[in-house]
Amino acid sequence: MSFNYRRIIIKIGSNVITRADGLPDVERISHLVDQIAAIKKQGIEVILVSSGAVASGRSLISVSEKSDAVSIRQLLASIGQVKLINIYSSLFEKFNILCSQVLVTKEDFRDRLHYLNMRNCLEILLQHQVIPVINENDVVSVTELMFTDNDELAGLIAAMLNAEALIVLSNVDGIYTGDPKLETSKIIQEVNDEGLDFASFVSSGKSQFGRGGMITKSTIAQKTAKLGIAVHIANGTKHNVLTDVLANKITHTCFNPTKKASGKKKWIAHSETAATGVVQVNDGAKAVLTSNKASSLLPVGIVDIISDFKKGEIIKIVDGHNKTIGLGLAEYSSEKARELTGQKNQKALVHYDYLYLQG
Ligand SMILES: Nc1ncnc2c1ncn2[C@@H]1O[C@H](COP(=O)(O)OP(=O)(O)O)[C@@H](O)[C@H]1O
Ligand SMILES: N[C@@H](CCC(=O)OP(=O)(O)O)C(=O)O
Repeated sequence: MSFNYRRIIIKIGSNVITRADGLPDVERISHLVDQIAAIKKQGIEVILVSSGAVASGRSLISVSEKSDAVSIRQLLASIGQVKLINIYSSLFEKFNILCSQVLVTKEDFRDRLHYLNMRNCLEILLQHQVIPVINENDVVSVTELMFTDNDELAGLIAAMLNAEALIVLSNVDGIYTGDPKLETSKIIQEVNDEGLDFASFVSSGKSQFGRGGMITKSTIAQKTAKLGIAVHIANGTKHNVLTDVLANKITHTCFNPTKKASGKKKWIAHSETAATGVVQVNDGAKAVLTSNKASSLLPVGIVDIISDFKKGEIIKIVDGHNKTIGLGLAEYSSEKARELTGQKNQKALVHYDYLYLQG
């Protein structure tokens, strides 16, 4: 049975589109573009998140290793992104398809208004049949402003655009039960909401040009599936991988979507770095919040306001061991929350509709 998606995000890792000698693999990009054009022709909206700027920059200029790593990345990405987008643009042109360049930083997802502006931009591109080609703006995003990698960015975009599926293309067939090079390792074909501990069998190793590795892919995939979006991790170096994933004809890892979340909850889910306040809750509140019942965070379950926040800001909810259990939008300020801490029958600090629970 094939998947009937109407809107998908396709994330292409650096390794998929970079040859072993470091040059962009135009033949492979061309084959992926052919498939995307065919998918689009079926009426499916496609948004591309493509890595490869740094790798493609490396093929154009030799850099002195004396410069610091951040500056080198800025230099390579700045030059390489031009080449990368030109390759996409000329390949899509053959199908009379326009593509556009969208470069973003983590900052762009922090503020709700900014977030909505970006969503609006992507929606208008899609309405005009344009394929957005998104990448991190590596030129200005350094250190804490950086995404873990483009898998994180792709997850954010999938949530932002209410996509039905995210297809992550890497250079392996999916997530294996152990080191992919070992014969004893098998591909995990389906992941449901069973809370697998990926860190216990996925090594932190990355491919030659990759940044995050398979651990980030599995974390992002779990989080994205929890928001109601299917995630497919497949081998981008295989012939017809995209059309085969959609036709369910290729062995790969699929994270099945669980419950659907509202647009606001999806934004909150990805707003941890924007959180200002921290609120600690007791075990009773933790049990209620993490149960299957829809519950709001009430002052009676709060034990401490660890850091301050204003009304409308994102706050982190932590348990007695300071482990984050969720994120939410504060209905009132930390000043008022302190006054109400521990009191019964008071207005919820975070309403269920604006509460995202991890785990
Ligand atoms: N259990 C595992 N299953 C699959 N891949 C794994 C596993 N453990 C480590 N990896 C490594 O993760 C790499 C893919 O991640 P990454 O380098 O970030 O790729 P990309 O550039 O496609 O984003 C694979 O090449 C593989 O070597
Ligand atoms: N933004 C960077 C890619 C960073 C990244 O996440 O790479 P990858 O792990 O290959 O998806 C670039 O275009 O080179």
